[in-house]
Amino acid sequence: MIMPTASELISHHHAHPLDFESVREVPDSHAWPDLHDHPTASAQGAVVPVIDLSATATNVLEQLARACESWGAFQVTGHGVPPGLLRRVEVAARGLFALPTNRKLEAARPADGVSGYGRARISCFFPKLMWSEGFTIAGSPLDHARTLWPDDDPLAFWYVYDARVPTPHALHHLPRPSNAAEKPCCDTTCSDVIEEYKEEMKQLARKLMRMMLMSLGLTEVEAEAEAETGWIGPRDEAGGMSAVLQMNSYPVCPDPDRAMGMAAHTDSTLLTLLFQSNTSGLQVLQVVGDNGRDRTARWVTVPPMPGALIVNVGDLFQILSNGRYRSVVHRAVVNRSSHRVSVAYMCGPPAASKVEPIGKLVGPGCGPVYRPVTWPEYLSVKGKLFDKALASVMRTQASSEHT
Ligand SMILES: O=C(O)CCC(=O)C(=O)O
Ligand SMILES: [Fe+2]
Repeated sequence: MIMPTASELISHHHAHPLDFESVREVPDSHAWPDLHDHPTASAQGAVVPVIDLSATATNVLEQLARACESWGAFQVTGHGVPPGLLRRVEVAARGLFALPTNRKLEAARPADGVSGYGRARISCFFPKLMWSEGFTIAGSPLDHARTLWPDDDPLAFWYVYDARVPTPHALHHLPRPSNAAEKPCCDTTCSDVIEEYKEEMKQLARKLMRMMLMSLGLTEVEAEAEAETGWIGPRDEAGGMSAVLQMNSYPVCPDPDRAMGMAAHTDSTLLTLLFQSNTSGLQVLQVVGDNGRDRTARWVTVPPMPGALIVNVGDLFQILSNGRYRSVVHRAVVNRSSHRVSVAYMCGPPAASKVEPIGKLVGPGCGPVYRPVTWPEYLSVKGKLFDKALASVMRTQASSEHT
């Protein structure tokens, strides 16, 4: 069989924008003219709230309400996710991105697919390319590896990215499992780490969803009922919340003032749990004054905090909260000296669940602002309208008066 060359794969999939390692200058295709659309706040300025979730913390619901209303984002500590797992997931992500380009391109995300390797999915909305690459993993990482590399022994691929053996070269030196169904000999595989990480994130996302609903004024029982009828589904049913793991890589950049790691967007999720390791890059847009047409905003850097995770309110939570909590506009900038990776757990309801404003938050003077949508419906709208998607699922005044 004749294998396609890297450049054939690149032109076929349009997946890999650039061989970042080898370029000495930011090419025109990646040079953004408007990185300074809003000023960037100084480090001494406003700080995205940090909320301690541990049992001893007080006023957590009030803190959550304030953070979600004024920022749409916050960092959490005391969340219970072991720091060792965060380190291992970072090593796993770095191992994947260290694969040779050819190997990554074999896993290129198909034009109509969710999973795989490639540019940020929002790339199609911007005239310039971003200084990043990503792996998107929906479902089980092992099934994912099997689909992406069907001719390979997927276990061999995944277990190479053991925390102790992070380089792709190790592939050829490690003993392969004799039977693909057998567990590899190493005690932790990349696939295991991702599976374990997703499980931890799922528990934390559920806890945060409940707390955020309670911070909106729902009782514990009401928050639980919401969970069962809406975003988790009945307790005894398989499935529950769905999630996608998005691993992002931002290589070092020779001219960070002209390149964009990930352009401004909101997440199309209920909420996103983001691990940004120890390299700064995430910025959230803080709206400072919003009186009519006089709307000023600034970019605020979210500083890395050891062991902390960032929570972004997503578009679907904005719908659920009837607009009280706003999804946060955010972006990632790049730098000259450290290769940054981030891992986003993008969490939404089961595919068949309709997300709509919670009954208790809708009243006589305040009808439902949004119409019900499923996650797949919303993603399809977002894929066409991008930053106009939320506005397009708003009810007209006439329709909200009749419901
Ligand atoms: O890398 C980051 O800090 C942001 C990533 C992000 O916004 C995303 O994956 O949606
Ligand atoms: Fe995002």
